[in-house]
Amino acid sequence: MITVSGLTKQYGSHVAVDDLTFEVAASRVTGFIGPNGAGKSTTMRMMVGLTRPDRGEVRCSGVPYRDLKSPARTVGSVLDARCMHPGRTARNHLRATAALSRIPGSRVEAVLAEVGLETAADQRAGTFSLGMRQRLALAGALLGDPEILLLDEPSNGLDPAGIRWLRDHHSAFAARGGTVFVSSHLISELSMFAHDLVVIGGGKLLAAEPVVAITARNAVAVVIETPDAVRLLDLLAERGLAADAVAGRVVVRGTSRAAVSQVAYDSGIHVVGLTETSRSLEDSLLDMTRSSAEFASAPSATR
Ligand SMILES: Nc1ncnc2c1ncn2[C@@H]1O[C@H](COP(=O)(O)OP(=O)(O)OP(=O)(O)O)[C@@H](O)[C@H]1O
Repeated sequence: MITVSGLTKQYGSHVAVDDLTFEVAASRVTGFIGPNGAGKSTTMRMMVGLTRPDRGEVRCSGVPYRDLKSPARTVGSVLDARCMHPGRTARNHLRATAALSRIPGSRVEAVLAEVGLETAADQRAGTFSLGMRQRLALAGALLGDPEILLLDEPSNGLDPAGIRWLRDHHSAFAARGGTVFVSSHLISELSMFAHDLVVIGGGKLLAAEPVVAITARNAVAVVIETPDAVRLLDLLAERGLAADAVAGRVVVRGTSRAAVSQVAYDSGIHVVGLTETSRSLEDSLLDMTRSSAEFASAPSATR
């Protein structure tokens, strides 16, 4: 589990991370979403002690990162998959990383197998594709058999098969009791396997909740245009259907188009239009982040 409390980081007058408080639960995959410049990388760097917060703190399994006795055994992180010596083979890169954290060399072969790099183990990292470097970086994070995995854009550079493999890996890691905190721009991709989402924009927390809670709020709605809206609202309420009048239309959730149409027909209500809408998770999250200062594309320069 990761606990983030009041985390704040300012660069000059710019507040990059603004009083973030949230929890990342064990046995679940948590997606970390936000537009460019939202503060994701800064937050993740503060989680592993690479950037010092101005205020607030992060606890990993109850302990501040700097106080962990053997950090690599608690938190495995990949914040930049390019961070490896191009002249070293994958196996030697992992051996050196293991030695630095006093992890037995026997783990090297185990993690090479876990990420599917056994056959490329003696190739130099400099010859690797971005996808292979991502796998090697993940192998490095797994060396200490950590409780927590912290990954910044890990699917970057992976092909569709690689992305699926990564998704399955994260899910299996969480199913074994691990905590997975993974940032991504790919909302639809994350929503396929994340249990929870932490959404930030302009450094501020916008949401921290299960994916199902966000999708339920945006469930299918039936929209009816009718001159008899007040009577239709009463009839729907009598049948226990939650309905609202929005911009001169009646909006009903948790039912089907056919059911609403039947209610109107049975009561002789004149229906001018009847549509069914559903918003994707992506739509809802984009709406959430749109108002955050840094999300909107920069306005064109004024001359
Ligand atoms: N070392 C630094 N010095 C000055 N400003 C910084 C520094 N690191 C980050 N920032 C600024 O802090 C804000 C948050 O950046 P950060 O990289 O954390 O965002 P992000 O959500 O990871 O973005 P992206 O998705 O584009 O990687 C940005 O405005 C960025 O320019």
